[in-house]
Amino acid sequence: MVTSKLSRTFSAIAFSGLLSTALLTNTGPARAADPGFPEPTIHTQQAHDPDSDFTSRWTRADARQLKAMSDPTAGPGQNSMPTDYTMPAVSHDFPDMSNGKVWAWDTWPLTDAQANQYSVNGWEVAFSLVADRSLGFDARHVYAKIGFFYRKAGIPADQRPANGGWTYGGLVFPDGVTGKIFPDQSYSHQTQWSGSARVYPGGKIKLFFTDVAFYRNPDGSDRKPYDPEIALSVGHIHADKKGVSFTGFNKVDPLLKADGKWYQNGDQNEFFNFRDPFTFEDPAHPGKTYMVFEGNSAVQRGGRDCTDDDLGYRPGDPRAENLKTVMDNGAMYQMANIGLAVADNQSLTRWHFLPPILSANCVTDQTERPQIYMKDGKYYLFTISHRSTFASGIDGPEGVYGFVGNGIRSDFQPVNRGSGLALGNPTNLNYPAGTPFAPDPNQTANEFQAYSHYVMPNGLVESFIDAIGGPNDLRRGGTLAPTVRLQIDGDTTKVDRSYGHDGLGGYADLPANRELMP
Ligand SMILES: OC[C@H]1O[C@H](OC[C@H]2O[C@H](O[C@]3(CO)O[C@H](CO)[C@@H](O)[C@@H]3O)[C@H](O)[C@@H](O)[C@@H]2O)[C@H](O)[C@@H](O)[C@H]1O
Repeated sequence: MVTSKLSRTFSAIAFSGLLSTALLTNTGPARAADPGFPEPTIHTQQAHDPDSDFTSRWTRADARQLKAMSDPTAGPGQNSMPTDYTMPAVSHDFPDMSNGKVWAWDTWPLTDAQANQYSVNGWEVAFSLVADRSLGFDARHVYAKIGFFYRKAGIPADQRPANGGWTYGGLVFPDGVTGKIFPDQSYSHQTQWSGSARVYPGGKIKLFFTDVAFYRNPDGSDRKPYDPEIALSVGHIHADKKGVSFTGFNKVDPLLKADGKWYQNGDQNEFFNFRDPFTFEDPAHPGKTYMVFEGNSAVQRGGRDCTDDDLGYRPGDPRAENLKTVMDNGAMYQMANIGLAVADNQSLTRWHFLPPILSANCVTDQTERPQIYMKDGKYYLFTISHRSTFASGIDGPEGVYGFVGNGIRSDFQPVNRGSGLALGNPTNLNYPAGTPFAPDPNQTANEFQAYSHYVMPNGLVESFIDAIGGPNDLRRGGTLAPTVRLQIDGDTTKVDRSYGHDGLGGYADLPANRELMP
Protein backbone atom coordinates (compact mmCIF):
# COMPACT_ATOMS: atom_id res chain seq x y z
CA MET A 1 0.00 0.00 0.00
CA VAL A 2 2.98 2.28 0.45
CA THR A 3 3.87 2.05 -3.23
CA SER A 4 4.76 5.46 -4.58
CA LYS A 5 2.12 6.60 -7.00
CA LEU A 6 4.75 7.98 -9.31
CA SER A 7 6.82 4.84 -9.34
CA ARG A 8 3.64 2.95 -10.21
CA THR A 9 2.97 5.54 -12.82
CA PHE A 10 6.24 5.41 -14.60
CA SER A 11 6.49 1.66 -14.47
CA ALA A 12 3.08 1.75 -16.14
CA ILE A 13 4.38 3.73 -19.10
CA ALA A 14 3.91 0.93 -21.54
CA PHE A 15 2.31 1.87 -24.80
CA SER A 16 0.05 -1.06 -25.11
CA GLY A 17 -2.02 0.50 -27.85
CA LEU A 18 -5.17 0.02 -25.86
CA LEU A 19 -7.23 2.34 -28.00
CA SER A 20 -10.76 1.85 -26.91
CA THR A 21 -13.14 0.83 -29.61
CA ALA A 22 -15.95 2.39 -27.63
CA LEU A 23 -17.99 5.06 -29.31
CA LEU A 24 -17.81 8.63 -28.09
CA THR A 25 -20.90 9.74 -26.29
CA ASN A 26 -21.43 13.18 -24.94
CA THR A 27 -24.86 13.63 -23.59
CA GLY A 28 -26.37 13.26 -20.13
CA PRO A 29 -29.21 11.23 -18.75
CA ALA A 30 -31.49 12.09 -21.68
CA ARG A 31 -29.09 11.03 -24.41
CA ALA A 32 -29.80 8.42 -27.06
CA ALA A 33 -28.80 4.90 -26.08
CA ASP A 34 -25.18 4.13 -26.89
CA PRO A 35 -24.07 0.62 -27.73
CA GLY A 36 -20.88 0.86 -25.65
CA PHE A 37 -21.90 2.48 -22.41
CA PRO A 38 -24.79 2.24 -19.97
CA GLU A 39 -27.20 5.00 -19.11
CA PRO A 40 -26.28 6.71 -15.83
CA THR A 41 -28.39 6.01 -12.76
CA ILE A 42 -31.42 8.24 -12.33
CA HIS A 43 -30.92 10.52 -9.30
CA THR A 44 -33.78 12.75 -8.22
CA GLN A 45 -31.71 15.29 -6.19
CA GLN A 46 -34.48 14.99 -3.62
CA ALA A 47 -33.57 16.15 -0.10
CA HIS A 48 -33.92 13.81 2.88
CA ASP A 49 -33.82 14.50 6.61
CA PRO A 50 -30.14 14.76 7.63
CA ASP A 51 -30.91 12.33 10.49
CA SER A 52 -32.37 9.71 8.14
CA ASP A 53 -30.50 6.71 6.80
CA PHE A 54 -30.78 7.63 3.14
CA THR A 55 -27.37 7.29 1.52
CA SER A 56 -26.94 8.44 -2.05
CA ARG A 57 -24.90 6.21 -4.32
CA TRP A 58 -22.18 7.15 -6.79
CA THR A 59 -22.82 4.10 -8.90
CA ARG A 60 -20.78 2.23 -11.47
CA ALA A 61 -23.36 3.24 -14.07
CA ASP A 62 -22.56 6.87 -13.16
CA ALA A 63 -18.81 6.43 -13.03
CA ARG A 64 -18.73 4.59 -16.38
CA GLN A 65 -19.86 7.89 -17.92
CA LEU A 66 -16.26 9.07 -17.37
CA LYS A 67 -15.06 6.70 -20.04
CA ALA A 68 -18.21 7.19 -22.09
CA MET A 69 -17.43 10.87 -22.48
CA SER A 70 -13.73 10.44 -23.17
CA ASP A 71 -12.57 10.74 -26.76
CA PRO A 72 -11.55 7.28 -28.01
CA THR A 73 -9.63 8.78 -30.92
CA ALA A 74 -7.28 10.80 -28.67
CA GLY A 75 -3.80 9.38 -29.09
CA PRO A 76 -0.75 9.55 -26.84
CA GLY A 77 0.04 13.13 -26.00
CA GLN A 78 -3.61 14.12 -26.11
CA ASN A 79 -6.19 14.66 -23.42
CA SER A 80 -9.20 12.43 -24.02
CA MET A 81 -11.43 14.21 -21.50
CA PRO A 82 -13.68 17.15 -22.43
CA THR A 83 -11.80 20.42 -21.92
CA ASP A 84 -14.78 21.90 -20.04
CA TYR A 85 -13.88 19.57 -17.18
CA THR A 86 -10.10 19.57 -17.56
CA MET A 87 -7.67 21.81 -15.70
CA PRO A 88 -5.47 23.61 -18.23
CA ALA A 89 -1.88 22.36 -18.26
CA VAL A 90 0.43 23.82 -15.60
CA SER A 91 3.88 24.71 -16.85
CA HIS A 92 7.08 23.00 -15.74
CA ASP A 93 8.63 26.27 -14.45
CA PHE A 94 6.07 26.84 -11.67
CA PRO A 95 7.07 29.10 -8.74
CA ASP A 96 7.36 27.84 -5.15
CA MET A 97 5.21 29.57 -2.53
CA SER A 98 7.51 28.76 0.42
CA ASN A 99 10.75 29.57 -1.39
CA GLY A 100 12.16 26.12 -0.67
CA LYS A 101 11.29 26.11 3.05
CA VAL A 102 8.72 23.29 3.12
CA TRP A 103 6.72 20.96 0.95
CA ALA A 104 3.13 22.25 1.04
CA TRP A 105 0.13 20.28 -0.16
CA ASP A 106 -3.50 20.07 1.18
CA THR A 107 -4.52 23.67 1.86
CA TRP A 108 -7.60 25.29 3.36
CA PRO A 109 -8.32 28.98 3.81
CA LEU A 110 -9.58 30.63 6.98
CA THR A 111 -13.38 30.63 6.72
CA ASP A 112 -16.54 30.99 8.75
CA ALA A 113 -19.13 28.24 8.99
CA GLN A 114 -20.70 29.39 5.70
CA ALA A 115 -17.36 29.00 3.86
CA ASN A 116 -16.74 32.75 3.51
CA GLN A 117 -13.01 33.44 3.39
CA TYR A 118 -11.59 36.06 5.77
CA SER A 119 -8.69 38.41 5.76
CA VAL A 120 -7.70 39.45 9.29
CA ASN A 121 -6.46 43.01 9.78
CA GLY A 122 -5.51 43.06 6.11
CA TRP A 123 -3.85 39.64 5.93
CA GLU A 124 -5.10 36.59 4.06
CA VAL A 125 -4.41 33.31 5.81
CA ALA A 126 -4.14 29.74 4.57
CA PHE A 127 -3.47 26.52 6.45
CA SER A 128 -1.47 23.82 4.67
CA LEU A 129 -0.07 20.41 5.39
CA VAL A 130 3.68 20.90 5.31
CA ALA A 131 6.77 18.71 5.65
CA ASP A 132 10.49 19.29 5.69
CA ARG A 133 12.06 19.44 2.25
CA SER A 134 14.77 17.05 3.40
CA LEU A 135 12.12 14.33 3.11
CA GLY A 136 11.23 12.83 -0.23
CA PHE A 137 7.91 14.29 -1.39
CA ASP A 138 6.23 10.87 -1.30
CA ALA A 139 7.24 10.36 2.35
CA ARG A 140 5.38 13.48 3.40
CA HIS A 141 2.11 11.93 4.61
CA VAL A 142 3.76 10.23 7.57
CA TYR A 143 5.51 13.44 8.69
CA ALA A 144 2.79 16.00 7.86
CA LYS A 145 2.22 18.95 10.17
CA ILE A 146 -0.25 21.80 9.84
CA GLY A 147 1.54 25.02 8.91
CA PHE A 148 0.26 28.39 7.82
CA PHE A 149 0.92 31.09 5.24
CA TYR A 150 -0.16 34.73 5.12
CA ARG A 151 -0.07 37.56 2.61
CA LYS A 152 -1.48 41.08 2.21
CA ALA A 153 -5.13 41.07 1.18
CA GLY A 154 -6.70 43.00 -1.64
CA ILE A 155 -3.96 42.80 -4.27
CA PRO A 156 -5.08 41.51 -7.66
CA ALA A 157 -3.47 38.19 -8.58
CA ASP A 158 -1.66 39.65 -11.60
CA GLN A 159 0.02 42.31 -9.41
CA ARG A 160 1.44 39.83 -6.92
CA PRO A 161 4.80 38.07 -7.11
CA ALA A 162 4.64 34.88 -9.18
CA ASN A 163 4.48 32.66 -6.07
CA GLY A 164 1.37 34.44 -4.82
CA GLY A 165 3.29 36.62 -2.36
CA TRP A 166 2.87 34.31 0.62
CA THR A 167 5.04 34.31 3.75
CA TYR A 168 5.46 30.96 5.46
CA GLY A 169 4.46 31.53 9.11
CA GLY A 170 5.58 28.20 10.61
CA LEU A 171 3.71 25.39 12.35
CA VAL A 172 0.35 25.88 14.05
CA PHE A 173 0.81 23.46 16.95
CA PRO A 174 3.57 23.71 19.54
CA ASP A 175 5.58 20.48 19.74
CA GLY A 176 3.95 17.57 21.55
CA VAL A 177 0.38 18.90 21.57
CA THR A 178 -1.15 16.59 18.99
CA GLY A 179 -1.01 12.82 19.36
CA LYS A 180 -1.84 12.98 23.07
CA ILE A 181 -5.36 11.76 22.40
CA PHE A 182 -4.00 8.30 21.62
CA PRO A 183 -4.02 6.15 24.76
CA ASP A 184 -1.06 4.09 23.51
CA GLN A 185 1.60 6.66 22.78
CA SER A 186 4.14 4.15 21.51
CA TYR A 187 3.67 5.38 17.98
CA SER A 188 6.64 5.77 15.72
CA HIS A 189 5.21 8.84 14.01
CA GLN A 190 2.55 11.25 14.95
CA THR A 191 1.20 13.35 12.15
CA GLN A 192 -1.50 15.90 11.39
CA TRP A 193 -3.75 15.53 8.39
CA SER A 194 -6.29 17.75 6.70
CA GLY A 195 -9.26 19.57 8.08
CA SER A 196 -10.86 23.00 8.15
CA ALA A 197 -10.44 26.22 10.15
CA ARG A 198 -13.42 28.31 11.28
CA VAL A 199 -12.96 31.87 12.49
CA TYR A 200 -15.25 33.70 14.94
CA PRO A 201 -15.63 37.36 15.90
CA GLY A 202 -12.66 38.42 18.02
CA GLY A 203 -10.31 36.10 16.15
CA LYS A 204 -11.10 32.81 17.86
CA ILE A 205 -10.31 29.88 15.58
CA LYS A 206 -11.60 26.34 15.74
CA LEU A 207 -9.24 24.07 13.87
CA PHE A 208 -10.76 20.73 12.95
CA PHE A 209 -8.14 18.27 11.73
CA THR A 210 -7.13 14.63 11.61
CA ASP A 211 -4.85 13.54 14.45
CA VAL A 212 -2.95 10.47 13.25
CA ALA A 213 -0.59 8.01 14.91
CA PHE A 214 1.49 5.50 12.93
CA TYR A 215 2.61 2.47 14.90
CA ARG A 216 5.70 0.45 14.10
CA ASN A 217 5.05 -3.18 13.23
CA PRO A 218 6.21 -5.50 16.03
CA ASP A 219 8.82 -6.99 13.70
CA GLY A 220 10.12 -3.50 12.90
CA SER A 221 9.07 -3.77 9.27
CA ASP A 222 8.19 -0.73 7.28
CA ARG A 223 4.43 -0.99 6.89
CA LYS A 224 2.79 0.77 9.81
CA PRO A 225 -0.76 0.33 11.00
CA TYR A 226 -2.26 3.68 11.73
CA ASP A 227 -4.91 5.27 13.87
CA PRO A 228 -6.69 8.47 12.76
CA GLU A 229 -9.08 10.51 14.86
CA ILE A 230 -11.00 13.62 13.93
CA ALA A 231 -10.10 16.28 16.48
CA LEU A 232 -10.53 19.94 17.43
CA SER A 233 -8.12 22.51 18.77
CA VAL A 234 -8.98 26.11 19.62
CA GLY A 235 -6.64 29.07 19.23
CA HIS A 236 -6.56 32.78 18.43
CA ILE A 237 -5.23 34.66 15.46
CA HIS A 238 -3.15 37.82 15.88
CA ALA A 239 -2.47 40.08 12.96
CA ASP A 240 -0.55 43.35 13.07
CA LYS A 241 1.60 45.38 10.69
CA LYS A 242 4.36 42.79 10.86
CA GLY A 243 2.28 39.75 10.03
CA VAL A 244 0.20 36.91 11.46
CA SER A 245 0.71 34.62 14.44
CA PHE A 246 -1.38 32.30 16.60
CA THR A 247 -1.74 31.59 20.30
CA GLY A 248 -3.59 28.73 21.91
CA PHE A 249 -3.66 25.48 19.98
CA ASN A 250 -2.15 23.84 23.06
CA LYS A 251 -4.94 21.35 23.71
CA VAL A 252 -6.68 18.83 21.46
CA ASP A 253 -10.18 17.44 21.94
CA PRO A 254 -10.83 14.08 20.30
CA LEU A 255 -14.16 14.20 18.44
CA LEU A 256 -14.73 11.12 16.31
CA LYS A 257 -13.12 7.75 15.76
CA ALA A 258 -14.35 5.40 13.01
CA ASP A 259 -17.17 3.37 14.54
CA GLY A 260 -17.15 0.18 12.45
CA LYS A 261 -20.93 0.56 12.04
CA TRP A 262 -21.18 3.18 9.30
CA TYR A 263 -17.49 4.03 9.01
CA GLN A 264 -14.92 1.32 8.47
CA ASN A 265 -12.27 0.98 11.18
CA GLY A 266 -8.85 -0.60 11.49
CA ASP A 267 -10.24 -3.95 12.66
CA GLN A 268 -12.18 -4.22 9.42
CA ASN A 269 -9.43 -2.96 7.13
CA GLU A 270 -5.99 -1.78 8.17
CA PHE A 271 -5.95 0.47 5.08
CA PHE A 272 -9.21 2.22 5.97
CA ASN A 273 -9.68 5.91 5.23
CA PHE A 274 -11.07 8.18 7.94
CA ARG A 275 -10.09 11.85 7.89
CA ASP A 276 -10.50 15.37 6.49
CA PRO A 277 -13.30 17.01 8.57
CA PHE A 278 -15.14 19.92 6.95
CA THR A 279 -17.65 21.67 9.23
CA PHE A 280 -20.53 23.88 8.13
CA GLU A 281 -23.86 25.34 9.13
CA ASP A 282 -26.91 24.57 7.05
CA PRO A 283 -29.42 27.44 6.67
CA ALA A 284 -32.15 24.80 6.50
CA HIS A 285 -31.25 23.60 10.02
CA PRO A 286 -30.44 26.72 12.04
CA GLY A 287 -28.50 26.22 15.26
CA LYS A 288 -26.87 22.99 14.11
CA THR A 289 -23.31 22.44 12.96
CA TYR A 290 -22.55 19.52 10.65
CA MET A 291 -19.37 17.91 9.46
CA VAL A 292 -18.59 15.91 6.33
CA PHE A 293 -15.48 13.73 6.21
CA GLU A 294 -13.80 10.95 4.23
CA GLY A 295 -14.71 7.40 5.19
CA ASN A 296 -15.17 3.88 3.89
CA SER A 297 -18.25 1.69 4.06
CA ALA A 298 -18.05 -0.32 7.28
CA VAL A 299 -17.48 -3.78 5.87
CA GLN A 300 -14.74 -6.34 6.33
CA ARG A 301 -12.00 -5.72 3.74
CA GLY A 302 -12.53 -7.96 0.73
CA GLY A 303 -16.08 -8.95 1.69
CA ARG A 304 -18.40 -9.31 -1.30
CA ASP A 305 -20.56 -6.43 -0.13
CA CYS A 306 -21.48 -4.50 -3.28
CA THR A 307 -25.07 -4.72 -4.41
CA ASP A 308 -27.04 -4.21 -7.60
CA ASP A 309 -27.94 -0.77 -6.24
CA ASP A 310 -24.24 0.08 -6.09
CA LEU A 311 -23.99 -0.86 -9.76
CA GLY A 312 -27.04 1.32 -10.43
CA TYR A 313 -28.03 0.16 -13.90
CA ARG A 314 -31.42 1.04 -15.25
CA PRO A 315 -33.73 -1.96 -15.63
CA GLY A 316 -33.09 -3.79 -18.88
CA ASP A 317 -29.95 -1.84 -19.80
CA PRO A 318 -28.04 -4.27 -22.03
CA ARG A 319 -24.75 -2.62 -21.03
CA ALA A 320 -25.28 -3.48 -17.36
CA GLU A 321 -22.52 -5.45 -15.64
CA ASN A 322 -23.01 -8.66 -13.74
CA LEU A 323 -22.58 -8.14 -9.98
CA LYS A 324 -20.68 -11.39 -9.51
CA THR A 325 -18.27 -10.53 -12.33
CA VAL A 326 -17.67 -7.05 -10.95
CA MET A 327 -16.72 -8.51 -7.57
CA ASP A 328 -14.76 -11.41 -9.10
CA ASN A 329 -12.65 -8.65 -10.66
CA GLY A 330 -11.97 -7.24 -7.19
CA ALA A 331 -14.03 -4.03 -7.29
CA MET A 332 -15.27 -4.65 -3.75
CA TYR A 333 -11.89 -3.54 -2.41
CA GLN A 334 -12.94 0.01 -3.30
CA MET A 335 -15.58 1.10 -0.79
CA ALA A 336 -15.41 4.85 -0.24
CA ASN A 337 -18.05 6.88 1.48
CA ILE A 338 -18.60 10.43 2.64
CA GLY A 339 -19.63 10.67 6.25
CA LEU A 340 -21.87 13.06 8.13
CA ALA A 341 -21.75 14.02 11.79
CA VAL A 342 -23.59 16.62 13.85
CA ALA A 343 -22.38 18.59 16.88
CA ASP A 344 -24.06 17.91 20.23
CA ASN A 345 -23.03 21.18 21.88
CA GLN A 346 -22.42 24.82 20.97
CA SER A 347 -18.70 24.62 21.68
CA LEU A 348 -18.45 21.84 19.05
CA THR A 349 -16.50 19.54 21.37
CA ARG A 350 -19.03 16.70 21.24
CA TRP A 351 -20.35 15.10 18.05
CA HIS A 352 -22.17 12.02 16.94
CA PHE A 353 -22.18 10.17 13.65
CA LEU A 354 -25.08 10.11 11.23
CA PRO A 355 -25.23 7.62 8.33
CA PRO A 356 -23.04 8.44 5.31
CA ILE A 357 -24.45 10.86 2.73
CA LEU A 358 -22.70 9.19 -0.22
CA SER A 359 -21.25 5.78 -0.90
CA ALA A 360 -19.05 4.79 -3.80
CA ASN A 361 -19.02 1.03 -3.30
CA CYS A 362 -17.26 -0.85 -6.11
CA VAL A 363 -16.49 2.60 -7.64
CA THR A 364 -13.55 4.14 -5.76
CA ASP A 365 -11.78 3.69 -2.43
CA GLN A 366 -11.15 7.33 -1.66
CA THR A 367 -13.51 10.30 -1.59
CA GLU A 368 -11.10 12.74 0.03
CA ARG A 369 -11.49 16.22 1.51
CA PRO A 370 -15.26 16.37 0.97
CA GLN A 371 -16.95 19.74 1.26
CA ILE A 372 -20.48 21.11 1.04
CA TYR A 373 -20.82 24.11 -1.26
CA MET A 374 -24.09 26.02 -1.49
CA LYS A 375 -25.18 28.00 -4.52
CA ASP A 376 -28.57 29.15 -5.83
CA GLY A 377 -30.38 27.01 -3.28
CA LYS A 378 -28.51 23.87 -4.41
CA TYR A 379 -26.17 21.80 -2.25
CA TYR A 380 -23.01 20.65 -3.99
CA LEU A 381 -20.93 17.89 -2.50
CA PHE A 382 -17.40 18.16 -3.88
CA THR A 383 -14.69 15.59 -3.22
CA ILE A 384 -11.34 14.59 -4.71
CA SER A 385 -10.30 11.19 -5.96
CA HIS A 386 -7.25 9.59 -7.56
CA ARG A 387 -7.11 7.71 -10.85
CA SER A 388 -5.39 4.89 -8.96
CA THR A 389 -8.18 4.44 -6.39
CA PHE A 390 -10.98 3.73 -8.88
CA ALA A 391 -12.24 0.15 -8.89
CA SER A 392 -11.53 -2.39 -11.57
CA GLY A 393 -13.46 -1.44 -14.71
CA ILE A 394 -13.73 2.26 -13.78
CA ASP A 395 -11.30 4.93 -14.91
CA GLY A 396 -11.23 8.67 -14.36
CA PRO A 397 -8.70 11.44 -13.90
CA GLU A 398 -7.22 12.76 -10.66
CA GLY A 399 -9.34 15.68 -9.66
CA VAL A 400 -12.60 17.06 -8.30
CA TYR A 401 -15.87 15.15 -8.48
CA GLY A 402 -19.16 16.93 -7.78
CA PHE A 403 -22.69 15.91 -6.83
CA VAL A 404 -25.73 18.17 -6.63
CA GLY A 405 -28.83 17.89 -4.48
CA ASN A 406 -31.36 19.94 -2.60
CA GLY A 407 -30.09 19.38 0.94
CA ILE A 408 -27.07 18.06 2.80
CA ARG A 409 -28.60 14.61 2.55
CA SER A 410 -29.98 14.20 -0.95
CA ASP A 411 -30.25 11.74 -3.77
CA PHE A 412 -27.15 13.44 -5.17
CA GLN A 413 -26.88 13.72 -8.96
CA PRO A 414 -23.28 13.47 -10.22
CA VAL A 415 -22.59 16.65 -12.22
CA ASN A 416 -21.73 16.80 -15.90
CA ARG A 417 -23.56 14.13 -17.85
CA GLY A 418 -23.90 11.97 -14.75
CA SER A 419 -20.14 11.36 -14.60
CA GLY A 420 -19.39 13.51 -11.56
CA LEU A 421 -16.21 14.92 -13.11
CA ALA A 422 -15.89 18.64 -12.35
CA LEU A 423 -12.16 19.30 -12.78
CA GLY A 424 -9.69 16.62 -13.82
CA ASN A 425 -6.02 16.73 -14.66
CA PRO A 426 -5.24 16.40 -18.38
CA THR A 427 -5.51 12.64 -18.84
CA ASN A 428 -5.90 10.18 -21.63
CA LEU A 429 -8.23 7.48 -20.34
CA ASN A 430 -7.46 5.35 -23.37
CA TYR A 431 -3.94 4.77 -22.09
CA PRO A 432 -2.55 3.37 -18.86
CA ALA A 433 -1.87 5.86 -16.08
CA GLY A 434 1.38 7.68 -16.72
CA THR A 435 1.29 7.57 -20.49
CA PRO A 436 3.17 10.74 -21.47
CA PHE A 437 0.85 13.59 -22.13
CA ALA A 438 2.27 16.58 -23.97
CA PRO A 439 -0.06 19.53 -24.28
CA ASP A 440 2.90 21.76 -25.03
CA PRO A 441 6.39 20.97 -26.27
CA ASN A 442 8.03 21.63 -22.88
CA GLN A 443 6.00 19.06 -21.03
CA THR A 444 5.77 15.33 -21.10
CA ALA A 445 3.21 14.53 -18.45
CA ASN A 446 0.43 16.38 -16.67
CA GLU A 447 -1.69 13.56 -15.37
CA PHE A 448 -0.47 14.21 -11.81
CA GLN A 449 -0.08 17.96 -12.12
CA ALA A 450 -2.48 18.91 -9.32
CA TYR A 451 -4.44 17.34 -6.49
CA SER A 452 -6.31 18.06 -3.29
CA HIS A 453 -8.51 20.73 -4.77
CA TYR A 454 -10.76 22.86 -2.62
CA VAL A 455 -13.65 24.88 -4.08
CA MET A 456 -13.73 28.45 -2.75
CA PRO A 457 -16.36 31.22 -3.03
CA ASN A 458 -17.23 32.21 -6.62
CA GLY A 459 -16.22 28.78 -7.88
CA LEU A 460 -12.47 29.42 -7.51
CA VAL A 461 -10.54 26.20 -7.04
CA GLU A 462 -7.14 25.90 -5.38
CA SER A 463 -4.97 22.77 -5.38
CA PHE A 464 -1.33 21.76 -4.95
CA ILE A 465 1.15 20.74 -7.60
CA ASP A 466 2.12 17.10 -7.27
CA ALA A 467 4.33 16.30 -10.26
CA ILE A 468 5.00 17.79 -13.65
CA GLY A 469 7.15 16.27 -16.34
CA GLY A 470 8.08 12.75 -17.29
CA PRO A 471 10.88 10.36 -16.40
CA ASN A 472 13.49 12.68 -17.93
CA ASP A 473 12.34 16.01 -16.55
CA LEU A 474 10.21 15.15 -13.52
CA ARG A 475 9.65 18.05 -11.14
CA ARG A 476 7.78 17.51 -7.88
CA GLY A 477 5.55 20.32 -6.67
CA GLY A 478 4.91 20.74 -2.96
CA THR A 479 3.47 24.18 -3.62
CA LEU A 480 0.11 25.54 -4.66
CA ALA A 481 -1.05 25.32 -8.27
CA PRO A 482 -2.64 28.13 -10.27
CA THR A 483 -6.20 28.81 -9.14
CA VAL A 484 -8.90 28.02 -11.69
CA ARG A 485 -12.55 29.00 -11.79
CA LEU A 486 -15.55 26.74 -12.22
CA GLN A 487 -18.83 28.10 -13.52
CA ILE A 488 -21.32 26.16 -11.43
CA ASP A 489 -24.85 26.06 -12.76
CA GLY A 490 -27.48 23.49 -11.83
CA ASP A 491 -26.12 20.05 -12.60
CA THR A 492 -23.25 21.29 -14.73
CA THR A 493 -19.89 22.87 -14.05
CA LYS A 494 -17.45 24.19 -16.59
CA VAL A 495 -13.90 25.53 -16.44
CA ASP A 496 -14.00 29.29 -17.08
CA ARG A 497 -11.28 29.80 -19.69
CA SER A 498 -11.74 33.56 -19.56
CA TYR A 499 -10.34 33.51 -16.02
CA GLY A 500 -6.57 34.21 -15.74
CA HIS A 501 -4.59 33.03 -18.74
CA ASP A 502 -6.66 30.48 -20.64
CA GLY A 503 -8.28 29.42 -17.38
CA LEU A 504 -5.19 29.43 -15.15
CA GLY A 505 -5.23 32.19 -12.53
CA GLY A 506 -2.49 33.26 -10.13
CA TYR A 507 -0.46 30.61 -8.33
CA ALA A 508 -1.70 30.02 -4.80
CA ASP A 509 -4.49 32.56 -5.17
CA LEU A 510 -6.95 32.17 -2.27
CA PRO A 511 -8.62 35.57 -2.12
CA ALA A 512 -10.65 36.55 0.93
CA ASN A 513 -14.23 37.70 0.31
CA ARG A 514 -14.73 39.02 3.89
CA GLU A 515 -12.68 41.09 6.33
CA LEU A 516 -12.27 40.51 10.04
CA MET A 517 -10.91 43.26 12.32
CA PRO A 518 -10.56 41.57 15.71
O1 LIG B 1 -3.08 4.11 5.39
C1 LIG B 1 -2.04 4.95 5.63
C2 LIG B 1 -1.60 5.59 4.32
O2 LIG B 1 -1.27 6.90 4.60
C3 LIG B 1 -0.74 7.68 3.58
O3 LIG B 1 -1.59 8.29 2.72
C4 LIG B 1 -2.68 9.00 3.19
C5 LIG B 1 -3.44 9.66 2.08
O4 LIG B 1 -2.75 10.89 1.75
C6 LIG B 1 -3.39 11.68 0.75
O5 LIG B 1 -4.62 12.19 1.28
C7 LIG B 1 -4.76 13.57 1.51
C8 LIG B 1 -5.16 14.32 0.24
O6 LIG B 1 -4.06 14.87 -0.40
O7 LIG B 1 -3.57 14.09 2.08
C9 LIG B 1 -3.66 14.17 3.51
C10 LIG B 1 -2.51 13.42 4.16
O8 LIG B 1 -1.29 13.95 3.72
C11 LIG B 1 -5.02 13.62 3.89
O9 LIG B 1 -5.59 14.31 4.97
C12 LIG B 1 -5.81 13.83 2.61
O10 LIG B 1 -6.93 12.99 2.47
C13 LIG B 1 -3.59 10.87 -0.50
O11 LIG B 1 -4.31 11.64 -1.45
C14 LIG B 1 -4.31 9.57 -0.22
O12 LIG B 1 -4.41 8.79 -1.40
C15 LIG B 1 -3.55 8.79 0.84
O13 LIG B 1 -4.23 7.58 1.18
C16 LIG B 1 0.39 7.03 2.84
O14 LIG B 1 0.65 7.65 1.61
C17 LIG B 1 0.07 5.63 2.53
O15 LIG B 1 1.27 5.05 2.01
C18 LIG B 1 -0.39 4.87 3.74
O16 LIG B 1 0.67 4.79 4.70
